[in-house]
Amino acid sequence: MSCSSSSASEEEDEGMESYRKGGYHAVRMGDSFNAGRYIAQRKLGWGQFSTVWLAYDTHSSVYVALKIQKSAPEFGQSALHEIEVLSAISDGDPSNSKFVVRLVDHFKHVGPNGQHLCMVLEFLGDSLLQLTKYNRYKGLELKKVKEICRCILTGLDYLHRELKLIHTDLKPENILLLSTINPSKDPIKSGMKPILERPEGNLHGGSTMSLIEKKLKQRARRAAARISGRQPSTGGVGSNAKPERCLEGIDLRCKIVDFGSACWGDKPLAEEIQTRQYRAPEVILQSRYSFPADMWSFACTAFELATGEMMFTPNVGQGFSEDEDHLASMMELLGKMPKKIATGGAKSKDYFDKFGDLKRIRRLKYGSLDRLLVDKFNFSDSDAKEFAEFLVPILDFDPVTRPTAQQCLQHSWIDIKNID
Ligand SMILES: Nc1ncnc2c1ncn2[C@@H]1O[C@H](COP(=O)(O)OP(=O)(O)OP(=O)(O)O)[C@@H](O)[C@H]1O
Repeated sequence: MSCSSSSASEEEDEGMESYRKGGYHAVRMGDSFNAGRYIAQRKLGWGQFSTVWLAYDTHSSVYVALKIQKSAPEFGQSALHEIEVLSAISDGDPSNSKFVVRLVDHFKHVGPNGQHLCMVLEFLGDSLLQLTKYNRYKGLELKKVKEICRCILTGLDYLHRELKLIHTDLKPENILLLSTINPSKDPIKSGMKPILERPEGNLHGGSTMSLIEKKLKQRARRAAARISGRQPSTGGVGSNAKPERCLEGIDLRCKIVDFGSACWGDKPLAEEIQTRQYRAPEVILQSRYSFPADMWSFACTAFELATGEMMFTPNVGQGFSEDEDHLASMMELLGKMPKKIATGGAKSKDYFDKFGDLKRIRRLKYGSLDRLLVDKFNFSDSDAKEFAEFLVPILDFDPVTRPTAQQCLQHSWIDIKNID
């Protein structure tokens, strides 16, 4: 929901200090939930609100993702909202064909830290952020980007047009592949036998590594990585010397996840939405936002998939804020913001003068998206032109004229007929 969820394969962990009353529920491999129906297998990831576990559903004999929310009332409230949204999503898509995660079940679990709302979701694979890392931040082939974009747009079209739902936090981390990149991480492909009861032995022994032990091990690994001068499992832009990785054979179908901050189109939940780098101009300026805000985040995500780098990475500078740097970068790439838009938000006066010029960043270096793709990312002229023709309209400063997901799906760049 926020900008800080993580998969279990990444280095940081969720922190011991949140395993307390009102916080996370401590889970051990083999623990059972919902009257014995679900058996925890291993941790998949965590966020500010929850930990997520691979679990075996003994009723249907399939693996599922079990999301266990922290127990304090505010987290309970937020889980209830997420369950309401996820139920609407599943009810409206009986054939499970809309590229949005599916809620299988939900229930309450009482543990030493309180009562936790739990969501059972279909088990999905790695996120698009992990895919980009796996590809060493090189940017995916455009054919693959198109395939992924079609899934995301189908999901967004369903959410926006049929359910009237705004996701509000679309980004590569919140889009999961249907399968894992590494087949040995997939419980079915790897032939993993489900654990049906808690293994013998105490908390600190055997295969059930305690959280403390795990934390110490991770610290040691990180220290060793610092000494050898590189972080494990992150490619980074500076890792170009590494050999290409083959993405052939990886199933690129994906689904939109994390509906903790989603809201109905007519009932915005919060003034400030979206993770910074994917935030739309109308959100920064506090004009009214709606479905087009997700489209902005979609365009930023598509760019990142194709280039391996985020489109906007604003920073605070001398004499200007992160918001102002963000608005300046948008204009340098996309042209001057129309005065009506620049001056039309509740926060416009903080950043723009009455002529629609930024007050504190005066000299902008205008460029264009297709030039950037050619000059910085070595796109061919024709690839850059076609990709920019697809993306630039979605990055319209005016949300009203931004194309919808349905319109994007009809664009020739994404049309399946034009893909070799
Ligand atoms: N259906 C799923 N299948 C597999 N892994 C999942 C699934 N849902 C979530 N995860 C993993 O769990 C992590 C945390 O999930 P999620 O972002 O929904 O939790 P959260 O507590 O709402 O996080 P946030 O801090 O972003 O609000 C994800 O980054 C992902 O790695």
